[in-house]
Amino acid sequence: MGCAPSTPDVDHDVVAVSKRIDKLLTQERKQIEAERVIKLLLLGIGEAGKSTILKQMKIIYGSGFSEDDLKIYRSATILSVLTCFKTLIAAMDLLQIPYGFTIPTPDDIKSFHDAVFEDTERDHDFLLGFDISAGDVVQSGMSGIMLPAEDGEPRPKKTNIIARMAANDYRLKGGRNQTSEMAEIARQFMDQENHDLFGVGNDENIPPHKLEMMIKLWNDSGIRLSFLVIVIHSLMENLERICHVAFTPSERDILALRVMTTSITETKFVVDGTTCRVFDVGGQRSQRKKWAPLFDDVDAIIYVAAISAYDQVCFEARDVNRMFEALTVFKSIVNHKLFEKTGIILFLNKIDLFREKLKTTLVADYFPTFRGENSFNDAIEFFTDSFKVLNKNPKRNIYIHQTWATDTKQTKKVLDSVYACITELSNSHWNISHFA
Ligand SMILES: Nc1nc2c(ncn2[C@@H]2O[C@H](COP(=O)(O)OP(=O)(O)OP(=O)(O)O)[C@@H](O)[C@H]2O)c(=O)[nH]1
Ligand SMILES: [Mg+2]
Repeated sequence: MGCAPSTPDVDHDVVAVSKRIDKLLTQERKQIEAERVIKLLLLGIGEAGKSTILKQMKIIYGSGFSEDDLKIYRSATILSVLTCFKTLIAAMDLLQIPYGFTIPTPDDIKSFHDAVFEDTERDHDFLLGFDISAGDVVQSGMSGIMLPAEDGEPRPKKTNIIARMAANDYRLKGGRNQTSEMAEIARQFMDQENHDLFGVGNDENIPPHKLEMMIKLWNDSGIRLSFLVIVIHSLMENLERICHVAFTPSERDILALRVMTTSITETKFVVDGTTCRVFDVGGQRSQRKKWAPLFDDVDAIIYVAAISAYDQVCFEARDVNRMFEALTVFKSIVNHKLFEKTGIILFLNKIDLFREKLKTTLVADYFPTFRGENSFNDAIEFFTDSFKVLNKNPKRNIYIHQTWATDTKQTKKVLDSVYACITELSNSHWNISHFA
């Protein structure tokens, strides 16, 4: 009798071992899948909307804002309101609007007109009365409100009767040396602000006497007019709510808040079992020097460009058009050798502002090669093509989306499709490298 094992037993063992190996492999594969990490960079020039997109990711895929986040955003919102006031007070002198100035009655306009003007064709719309063209304004870094550039002070247009009346009144009242109660309050406010180095702490409120000054200033008719000329900003309209002791910023407040990014942040989200490491960087020129160390092993880049900025200059370089700067930076990113296999997604952001701006500002005034109608479709096509032609790699597909980053519903739709696209891209890449 031999002692060789019987054939059926051998088969049984082999099958069992094989099953165990299969199970282990499946477990290992699942574990690797669970640990899959996508590295995503948010790039773009200053004020493009990168941090706003990151905030939306926190709202949509994360657990929203922590108690600590809310405290910091609260102080930053209050600081923005204070900056708005400083800007408004400065604008009163730049625009030559005296404190207490109200839109004059038709009779007043007529008598001023008869005394000053010889011809009859005059512009009576106060808001059109200043030479604040988009070319000579910059956006204030802290508050997102419009400030005149140093070399392009807005002056009342000679043809605008109400703006001229304001300037006349301003001079009669003493110009920068006005002595009215409101002018005095404005001076005190500026003095205090200039001496306050540290802003409002996380658990602090604006001192009551300062709040009283701000409310008085905000109720001044002259200040309101200068607000109408320079500012389209919801912060000031919410002044009393924001300065209330119990104020906690809402998601909307936080999305509208402008805080320039000066350090690189990394935030992790798990979307459909895949961990996404999202890096947000500062986009202004001095901040871009910090980008390079992030460039290794990047799965995807979301390049954010504020398409509404076609008539604006860079905050840090007032002789450079923002859109031109966005295109230049995009060109160096899309053709960078480290990003040959990186998925590039382009967000043409601030589409809401773009739509509004097209109603009053001609694209051709800033981009003479634009030959279309000044319509949304023609303009968006022109800028989409302007970005696309910068890509020198014919095999690369650039995924382009029109975005409104302050709107959560719209952004969720876009981000869901972006995540699906990034996962697909990295799947093909990942399958090749891990299971080939
Ligand atoms: N109306 C409107 N405002 C937007 C949109 N996207 C961003 N903003 C506003 O634009 C301002 C600048 O946005 P940020 O997200 O801080 O810009 P950023 O690209 O991070 O800027 P840096 O940190 O300087 O590089 C903020 O006040 C945002 O609320 C948009 O689609 N529409
Ligand atoms: Mg930022």
